Amino acid sequence: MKQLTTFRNQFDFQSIRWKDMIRWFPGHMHRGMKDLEQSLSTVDGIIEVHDARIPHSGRNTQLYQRLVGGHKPHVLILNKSDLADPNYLNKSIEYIQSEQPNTQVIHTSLASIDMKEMTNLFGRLLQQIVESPRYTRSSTVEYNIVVCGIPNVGKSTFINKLRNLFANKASCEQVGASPGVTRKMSEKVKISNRPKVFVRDTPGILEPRLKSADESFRLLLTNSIPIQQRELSDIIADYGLFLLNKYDKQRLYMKYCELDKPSDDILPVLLSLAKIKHCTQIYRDKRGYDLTGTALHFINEINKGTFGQITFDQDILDEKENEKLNDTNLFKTNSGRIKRSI
Ligand SMILES: Nc1nc2c(ncn2[C@@H]2O[C@H](COP(=O)(O)OP(=O)(O)OP(=O)(O)O)[C@@H](O)[C@H]2O)c(=O)[nH]1
Repeated sequence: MKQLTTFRNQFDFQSIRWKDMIRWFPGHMHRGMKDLEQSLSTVDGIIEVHDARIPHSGRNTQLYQRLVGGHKPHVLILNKSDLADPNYLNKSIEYIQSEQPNTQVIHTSLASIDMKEMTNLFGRLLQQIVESPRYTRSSTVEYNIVVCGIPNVGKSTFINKLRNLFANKASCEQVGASPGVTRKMSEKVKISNRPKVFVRDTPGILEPRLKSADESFRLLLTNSIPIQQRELSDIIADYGLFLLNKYDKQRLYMKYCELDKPSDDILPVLLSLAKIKHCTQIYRDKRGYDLTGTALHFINEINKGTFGQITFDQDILDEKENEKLNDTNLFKTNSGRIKRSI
């Protein structure tokens, strides 16, 4: 008889004290937020970069409320679209614009963007900023843009692409696979002459308090919060497996980990992977499999897209879409015509 595999509907956060485990709001973030606020009077536009796989999780609402406040032109780049589910890219834009109607949202993959696409992208961003009223800064002829967002979403990559494109300069912002590479607000960098446009990079800033366990784990999984305690890595890998089973119907991880059936338990997955990768360590004079290292490897592969393009916030986007459908309160009459209920 064919064995059925049942999958978890919910991840069990109860057995882990995730709030104690994940506290990450280093001093440079607090300082970064202050610097940003202080520079606001000279800023003409805010470009926020976020990870397209988590259009809801980790969006720093303080950034929006305290910086944009409905007055400054605000463009949101949903980056790393190469890793997100293509079916959810437009849904993500709709979701964000329903919450922040004045924000222009664009999705892209800055890692693989070509010169032409980058020129188009920058043209669209600039148009939004140039066409907006400048109030106190109407007399100046230069435009100052700040690039902000949470850690590891591609802010420095964006600025480097701009510099390469317009100023013909080599990359200057440090890009890194781990979060928190940029520690302070950069000096302004001229990227275009006509009109004169300057950009400034900022450190990744998270909200001081994370809203839920799911949100925190999605930030850990996408590398926006560093995994400071290695012991946490198998739980995060397990959370990744939970999402892969939920959202990747092809179960691509099975092939990579050489499993003959999907698993809802991370242990057999890690054991198989450790064997394939010869990931071992010596513990109390005995050599055994290094499951912590293997868990980090598994998380890394998720972030390389090895297990497919996955949007981790699908549940939130679907819920919002259902709410919208219910709100319209439509029903069909016998004749098949749609009427609005009273
Ligand atoms: N797959 C993929 N990776 C990307 C993309 N854009 C940037 N990255 C990678 O994401 C990582 C973080 O990029 P950064 O530009 O350093 O991100 P940041 O937001 O400046 O990071 P902080 O300095 O931590 O705030 C790097 O490893 C980049 O190569 C993308 O479109 N797709």
